[in-house]
Amino acid sequence: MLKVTNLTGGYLGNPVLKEVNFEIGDGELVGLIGLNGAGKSTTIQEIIGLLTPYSGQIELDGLTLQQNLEGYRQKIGFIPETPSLYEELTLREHIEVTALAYGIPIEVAMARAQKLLETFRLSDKLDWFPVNFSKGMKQKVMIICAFLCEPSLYIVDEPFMGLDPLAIQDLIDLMLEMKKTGSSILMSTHILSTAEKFCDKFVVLHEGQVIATGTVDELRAKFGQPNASLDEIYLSLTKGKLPNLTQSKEVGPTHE
Ligand SMILES: Nc1ncnc2c1ncn2[C@@H]1O[C@H](COP(=O)(O)OP(=O)(O)OP(=O)(O)O)[C@@H](O)[C@H]1O
Repeated sequence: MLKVTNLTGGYLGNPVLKEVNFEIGDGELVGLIGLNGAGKSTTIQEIIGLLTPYSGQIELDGLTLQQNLEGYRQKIGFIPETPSLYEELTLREHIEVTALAYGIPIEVAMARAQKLLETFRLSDKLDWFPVNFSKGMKQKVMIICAFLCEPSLYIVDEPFMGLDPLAIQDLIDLMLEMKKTGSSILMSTHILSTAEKFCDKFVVLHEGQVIATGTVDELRAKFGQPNASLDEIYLSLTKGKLPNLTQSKEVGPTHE
């Protein structure tokens, strides 16, 4: 379980996030949504430890990064929006390096990777270097490396941007499979029509604050739009039509 408590944080001299609170239970898939600049990437960077909170706490399965840096990091599989691979390493070597970093025996990692390589149609490209991969293929390598670690928490930043429709469906299926094994998933996305179909709940960020959390039904109730799609609720948000946006420190109905 991921527990973010009173997180204030961001960049030097720019505390973007203000008193952010939310939780992701075991087996829960949560969509992190908000306008450009709302603070989604900043939140992710705080959780993965690239930024240090000004104040507040981030706890994963009872561990904090300060208490146990390696243990905490090994619990997270991060798939960034922009794939970043080692230019001098082949796909096979990426799998091996990931296994080393996560303390997984190489043969176990290769066995787990087989199914993922088939799913993402990269089985015959184990000896390829990143320079030969398309952007989507690079993203698939990041996905394979994250999933073969079977972490406690998956963080997926804008997963649908560079992937073809087949790969999007494969990624969704994988996330749903991992959910069943008790993993938590935090997914940042603007593709709400897709997210609405399979996220258990949403955390809505606005100007660095959580203005609501809950299921789509709970968001509809909070924003007084009983028949709206998530897209429509979000559009109202962009046009400033929703009530008490900036004053609201209250976190909406949660779904524990
Ligand atoms: N490296 C940085 N240094 C200082 N401020 C930054 C930095 N990166 C982002 N910001 C600021 O932090 C705020 C939140 O940005 P963030 O990237 O977290 O938003 P986001 O919700 O991920 O947006 P998007 O949907 O556009 O990706 C913005 O005001 C942005 O200008």
